[in-house]
Amino acid sequence: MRLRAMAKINLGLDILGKRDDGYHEVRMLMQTIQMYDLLDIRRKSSPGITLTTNLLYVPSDERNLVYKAAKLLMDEFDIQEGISMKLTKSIPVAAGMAGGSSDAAAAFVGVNKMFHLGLSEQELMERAVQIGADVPYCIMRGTALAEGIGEKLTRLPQLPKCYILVGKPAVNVSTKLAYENLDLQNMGAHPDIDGMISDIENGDLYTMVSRMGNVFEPGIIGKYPVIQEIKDLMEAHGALKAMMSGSGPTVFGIFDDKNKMKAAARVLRSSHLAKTVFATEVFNRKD
Ligand SMILES: C[C@](O)(CO)[C@H](O)COP(=O)(O)OP(=O)(O)OC[C@H]1O[C@@H](n2ccc(N)nc2=O)[C@H](O)[C@@H]1O
Ligand SMILES: Nc1ncnc2c1ncn2[C@@H]1O[C@H](COP(=O)(O)OP(=O)(O)OP(=O)(O)O)[C@@H](O)[C@H]1O
Repeated sequence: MRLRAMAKINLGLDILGKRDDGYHEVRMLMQTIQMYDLLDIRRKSSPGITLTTNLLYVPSDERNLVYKAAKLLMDEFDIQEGISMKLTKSIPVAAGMAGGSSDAAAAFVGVNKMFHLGLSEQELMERAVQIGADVPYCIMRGTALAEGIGEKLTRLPQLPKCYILVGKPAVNVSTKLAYENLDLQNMGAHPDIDGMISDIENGDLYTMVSRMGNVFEPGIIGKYPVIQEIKDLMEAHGALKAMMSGSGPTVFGIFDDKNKMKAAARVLRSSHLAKTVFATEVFNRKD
């Protein structure tokens, strides 16, 4: 069984406050893009879970979110058979694109199917939050509003056709540290999430981009100015808007024209500001 684990970008990211358990209340607009890891799952004769990955620096033991997700379901349903999984990563790691979360989502969907557990998407999403705040959304996919710690999801209409240029500089950001270092009193401008939702409902991409924002940006860009350089390059080369995704450091640019995006991708590649440059488009549930 082969599954695609799709990457996400945050079109808008606002943080409302900190909860007693240390997690933050968020209001985010989530969008899946056509960039994915591949997860192959096979039954094996001996019990237990084995995992291999194509990247040496990604753990392939019980620390991997894929492993954790598969184990959670297999323990709950007391599955005695074993599985072997092969994870082929293309989504940059520790990049703000929910790579690990999406891999875990694929494991939930795959194990549910393989062993005919009969869990609905909603039932999978309820379990998924134990693995990570973004995992329920990665099961849902498409365009959505995420509230709570990211697990309270409301589906939105799909975005008007647009193209997404991804640029990840050669730095990694820990999500945990990004939240810990957030200065809740000095976050900069809050994005107009409600305005963005109306724009999406009206199919108005141009007004939507004018309201975009990510409250993580000032803090993370202060540490890694290369993020601002990538944003500026994308906007100077035709992006309607370029913004950091999640807790960074990946920058994405939104384009209304594929050729303009491709031209910007060429300039970005030759600038050497980004280690990974990927030209793609949004992914909708119907794709
Ligand atoms: C930054 C985003 O990627 C935006 O989509 C997400 O909010 C992060 O979601 P995630 O990586 O699935 O997060 P988790 O793996 O659950 O948590 C990693 C760490 O981030 C912090 N965290 C995460 C989500 C949240 N709403 N508040 C938090 O404070 C917690 O300190 C936690 O220890
Ligand atoms: N399947 C996985 N893929 C990548 N990293 C994983 C995976 N499982 C566990 N990890 C660990 O999690 C860390 C962060 O990985 P990940 O790529 O999911 O971060 P991220 O892009 O910041 O995700 P998010 O946007 O959800 O915050 C890595 O440094 C790695 O050690």
